[in-house]
Parts: sequence; C-alpha cells; structure tokens
Amino acid sequence: MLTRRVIDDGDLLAALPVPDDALAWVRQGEGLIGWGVAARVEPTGPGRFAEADRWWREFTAGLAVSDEVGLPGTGPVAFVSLAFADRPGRSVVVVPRTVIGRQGDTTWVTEITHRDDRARFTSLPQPGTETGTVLPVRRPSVVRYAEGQLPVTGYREAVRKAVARMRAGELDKVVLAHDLVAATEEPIDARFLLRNLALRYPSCWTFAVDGLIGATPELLLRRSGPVVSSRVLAGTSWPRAGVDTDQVAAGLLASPKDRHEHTYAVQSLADSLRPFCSDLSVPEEPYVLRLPNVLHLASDVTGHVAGDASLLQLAEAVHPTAAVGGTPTPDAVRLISELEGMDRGRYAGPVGWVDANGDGELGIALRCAEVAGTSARLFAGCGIVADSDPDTEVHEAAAKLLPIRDALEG
Ligand SMILES: C=C(O[C@H]1C=CC=C(C(=O)O)[C@@H]1O)C(=O)O
Repeated sequence: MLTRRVIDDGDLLAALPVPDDALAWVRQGEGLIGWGVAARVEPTGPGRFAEADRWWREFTAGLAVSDEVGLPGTGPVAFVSLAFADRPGRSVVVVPRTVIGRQGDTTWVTEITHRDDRARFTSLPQPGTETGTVLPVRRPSVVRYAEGQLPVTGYREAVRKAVARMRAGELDKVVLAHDLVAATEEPIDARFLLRNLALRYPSCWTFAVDGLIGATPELLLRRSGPVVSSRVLAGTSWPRAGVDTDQVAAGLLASPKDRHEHTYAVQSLADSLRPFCSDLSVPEEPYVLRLPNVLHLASDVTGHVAGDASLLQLAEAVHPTAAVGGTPTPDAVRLISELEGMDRGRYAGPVGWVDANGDGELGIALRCAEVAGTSARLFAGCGIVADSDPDTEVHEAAAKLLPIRDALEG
C-alpha cells in the first residue's frame, strides 16, 4: 500500500471514475473519495462496532504501508456505514483500492497495489487524460415517488402516539422517522447525487458508502490523535415565505420545545463520551446552524481522549445519541421499533471513515437515501417531545427530505 502526494487542486468528487462503488466523505472541497474494493466486511448485530474495529485492526496489521504524507486519512483507510439498530443490523466496512484525499493544500493518492501493479497517478484522474478515465455522469430522466414502509399518514399517527406516551411520563424524547421510495428509469449514478449535494450543502459532509448517499450536517465524532470533537444538532425550524430568516433563527433559539430537544441530545453525547476523556468542553448555549432547507440548534463539543480508544470504540459508546434515538436511550430505541415498525437500515447510523491509527470522522447518516439500481429509499426523522405537534413534525420531516429529493431531481 502506497500513499503519495500529488499536485492537484481539482474537484475531488469529479475524480470518481464510475457510477457504482462510489465512496465519499467530502466537505468544502476537503475529505476523501475512493473506489474499487480491496476488502470488505459486513458486521451485524449488537457487536457490529466491535467486529468492525477488530477486523480493521487485523486487516491493517497485515499491510506493508509506505506513507509519504502522514496525515489523518493517509495510509490505509476504510469507509464505514453502520446500521442504526442492533437488529437486523447489516453494516458495511469497505477498503477501497484507490483513495484520493485532500486536507488544506495537500492532496494525496493511496493505492492498494498487488506486486505487479504500479501506482498510476501523478495527478487526479480527469476525463480524457492519460491518468484515468472518468465515465460521464448520468442524470435521471424521470423520478417517481411512492410510499415507503412508513407512509406520511402512518408517521403522523406514530408521532401522535409518541406524544401521548411522553405525556403519560414513559420517556422524555424519541426521534421518529419515516421513509419515501423514489424510482428512476435508468440506474441512479451516485456521482450525480454527490455533486448536487456538495454544491448546495457545502457546510455538510457529503457521503457515499455502499449505496448510502447523503449530505449530513451532523458530526457524530471526529478523532484526530487525542482530540475528539462532535457537532450535535437537535431542534429545527425552516425558512417560510415572507418571514425573515433572522426571525426564524431567533424563534428557534427562543423555543422551549426545541431547547429541550437539543439539551437531551447534547447530554446524551456528553454523558457517554466523558468517561473516555481527560477533559470535555460542552457549550452552555447552542447556536443556530443555517442550511438552505432548515435551521438547527447546534453545539460543538470538544475534548481530549484519555486512553487509546479508537474512533469506532468511541462511536459504539455514544451511538445512538438523542439526536436520532431519544431519552432514556433504551426506552426510546424500543419505542422507535414499536412505532416506526420499519427497518431504518443504515439511516441514522454512523457513516464516514477510519484510518489505521484509529483516527477518522463519523457523521450521523441523515439527509440521505439508500440507493440500489433504479430505486432509492429516502429517510427523514424528527425529535419528538411531550409538546410536539404531529402536523408540524410532518412538515419538518418534509423539509429534511428536500436535499436528497432535489439532488435526485437535479
Ligand atoms: C433525525 C434527523 O435529524 C436530527 C438532526 C437534527 C435535528 C433533528 C430535529 O430537530 O429533530 C433531528 O434530531 C433527520 O434529519 O432525519
């Protein structure tokens, strides 16, 4: 395995050569893309985090690595996408044959080579160059939508039931989601979605791992040496015609319901991360993160890891935060399964990359779709507390579906 520096400042996503197998974790032009499969594993069940971590340690221990760059994300890298729930819990860890990464002014290529291969790239592969061939990106001609496993009517009903259970004192918060199915005539080109998402949501992490494609604003955890950080989001509003966005932001900050939702999410992350840290800094007040489709209450948490826990081990401890689970977590996870009655798959699970030092970045897989051939299953969810209104939550979920719908439709 060889990592070497290349001279290039071209668009990372434009270097993905083929519609399938696209792997990506890109934000504001930086990050990683990959393609080809050098190795892959599908951990399952409650032990999926530990299984992924063990497999990755064993895989990297057996590699001969030459890394002339030495940054997080250079050398061996695996793209990871883990199931939300313990069951059925199909997760994916993929080691690409080729990775291109960028941090600041540094761009690198990592290739897993067989003895008779040569590292081929001196610059990023671009269409029509000798270094690589990029097949043209296909746009879907028609997109048709159909109900998913939990249609909107069922979702409204699930929210209503959850509110009743919370008013009865059973739990404090639960995050309920629903799905929507899109069908196209030709197979969906992952690169079309990725480019549209990255263009419109540059402050989000645009990702693709084994067909799960999206742009998430929420960072579950980043580990870079001893430093660990997280961007916790919960509490949402959205732009309305005739209402100034500053006013929407002020309303969100002043909303007790949204502040409660947010506090539960921050507390869940901080409480489960703190035992691994020598220090953890948790802001007292959230700020408002503005995206084109929604505004969120946001808190950036940072700390120092005391021991040698890898990113996957830390992620196991904090997942699911109350941004996608609820409070208390075990009750919320049970209620999600009871009221949604659908398999979330990898939606709302950790997604991102890890390197051989246990560093990496894992987002929460939101604003995304599970793409397979000519079909895509889109997901969106909302935090529900005792004073949530079912109709408002239906609107909020629709606003959260916009990025991936718009990306599909072009
Ligand atoms: C569960 C989702 O969003 C979470 C992240 C930010 C804000 C949320 C909210 O306000 O409900 C959710 O907790 C989703 O987008 O599917």
